[in-house]
Amino acid sequence: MKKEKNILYGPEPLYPIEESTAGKQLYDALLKHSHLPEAMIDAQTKKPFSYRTLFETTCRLAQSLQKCGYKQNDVMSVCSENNLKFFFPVIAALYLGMVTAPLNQNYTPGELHNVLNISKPQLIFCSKTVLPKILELKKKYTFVKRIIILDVDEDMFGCESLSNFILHNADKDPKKFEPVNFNLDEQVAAILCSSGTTGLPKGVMLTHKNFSVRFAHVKDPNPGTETIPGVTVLSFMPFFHGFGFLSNLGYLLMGLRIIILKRFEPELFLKSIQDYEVRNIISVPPIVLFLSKSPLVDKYDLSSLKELGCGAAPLAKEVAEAAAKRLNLKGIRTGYGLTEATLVITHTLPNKFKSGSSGKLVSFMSAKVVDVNTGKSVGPNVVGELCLKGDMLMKGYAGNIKATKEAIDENGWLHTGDLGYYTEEEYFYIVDRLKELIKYKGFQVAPAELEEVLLRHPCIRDAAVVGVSDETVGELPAAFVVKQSGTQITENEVIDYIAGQVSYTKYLRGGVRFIEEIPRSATGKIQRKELQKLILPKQSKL
Ligand SMILES: Nc1ncnc2c1ncn2[C@@H]1O[C@H](COS(=O)(=O)NC(=O)c2csc(-c3nc4ccc(O)cc4s3)n2)[C@@H](O)[C@H]1O
Repeated sequence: MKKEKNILYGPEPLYPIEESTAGKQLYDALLKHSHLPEAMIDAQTKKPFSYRTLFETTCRLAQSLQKCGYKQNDVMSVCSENNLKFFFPVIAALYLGMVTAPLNQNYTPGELHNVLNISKPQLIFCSKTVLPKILELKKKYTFVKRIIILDVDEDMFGCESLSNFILHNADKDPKKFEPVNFNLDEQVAAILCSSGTTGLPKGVMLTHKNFSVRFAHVKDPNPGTETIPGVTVLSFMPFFHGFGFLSNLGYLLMGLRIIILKRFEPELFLKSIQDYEVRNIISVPPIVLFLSKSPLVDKYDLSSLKELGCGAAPLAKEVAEAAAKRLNLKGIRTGYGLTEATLVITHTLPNKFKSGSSGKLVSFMSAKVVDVNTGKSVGPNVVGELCLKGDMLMKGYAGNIKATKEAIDENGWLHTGDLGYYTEEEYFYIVDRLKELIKYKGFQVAPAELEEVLLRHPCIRDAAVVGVSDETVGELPAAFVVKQSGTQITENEVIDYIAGQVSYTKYLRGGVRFIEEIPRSATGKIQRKELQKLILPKQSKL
């Protein structure tokens, strides 16, 4: 293939992109793994289910959905906390070419209004916990015709339980079911919420082709994680988000034993690693920070952990190094991903750690960095906007052609809105989100850079930096600081500390505010808009 200047290409793949649907690939994998006794175990209830149960139940659920008239392109939603049954309807839908639009169970009615009007599901699978909220929604959104409850045996409030829906509709023999065939490139598999860090979340349409590329990565130890069936991983990222959604489908494809947590609970997290001898975890920066600093870690034997991945937000290199040292790991496998490009796009290769880097490009993808002013591609070690191209790019934003065209240009390049650079060796470094840069007198100040410096201070447990608008200079960098327990540090000490570490344009002229917790999204992203609401105008400190 002719290689263009300043364009980077992923490595030769170890496995090709399968030309079968994601549903067919999962069907074959679950059948192949059906001898494995444990597919998923709920860490709280200790309840497991086997690959045979998963295979047979998803086939019978697909038969039931067909019997009730559901077909290709019909949209269904799953709204639940992380739940053993979450992926049953997801996999059945993939068999049939139905579209899954997972819903964040914590969304407020206003947030649900936005996402429901994007995907318009006619069927919602929900947990008992969120059933009251979904029943309310059904009254308002008349396109929702049926609710099925995932995790109860008996029907409730006129809604069938999953087990009864299958009992009343499925064929007795699951082996009579065969996944439907359809065009991979065209068929939407899922509509996932974008990061929403700038504006309302949008509905990212990912196709069976996108999933198939990810599945090719999963089989390869370099971009993937574990490839040996039966190996134990821990899964606590939210299943409704691309990160948790696709990571778990990849785990199931490989026949792994998946220990699930409803949410991150420090003691249960650590106890589960110890008791189930977890080998691999993919996490986010707040969890790596916890592992690097919390005294709780010393109470548990975490020696089974051989790999810790981290992504979805910037990870300070000192935090990564401290966590790796404490866990006796050679390094943290950092990755950079975005929902608009299915999952992880650059990834640290096993045992090839580059401090501060998010690793190298995955197969089947191309990347370039463009000058934010001219749009022209730049060479190594020059910061610009990261652009991506290839088979992992979303089909588009559901119902939003304008936003799609703004994101993906006429040459098929996705403009990520992320600032970064790559080295001669093609290692990528993510600087920050373009739209989150603080502009002080026209100088760009990356919040992630100051946050990294703040996290190096022994009295600081967590930190976030935002811009405070100022009519004369544009914006002033301001810090929110969570003190390390049992330590004292004053606002002026923080300001002086930063002033001793960075150039003058990056000084904390917007001041320092001490806070109990940094607000973060489900994937560990700092909710900067929430912090900005807390800022009352202060006199400039310098
Ligand atoms: N490594 C990183 N460093 C700094 N910023 C990072 C980042 N990854 C995502 N981001 C930010 O999140 C934005 C995207 O947000 S998003 O749409 O919610 N999607 C995500 O954040 C997202 C979707 S999948 C995914 C990852 N999957 C992984 C699997 C294994 C592993 O080791 C690492 C990762 S990261 N991240 C990006 O545009 C960028 O701004």
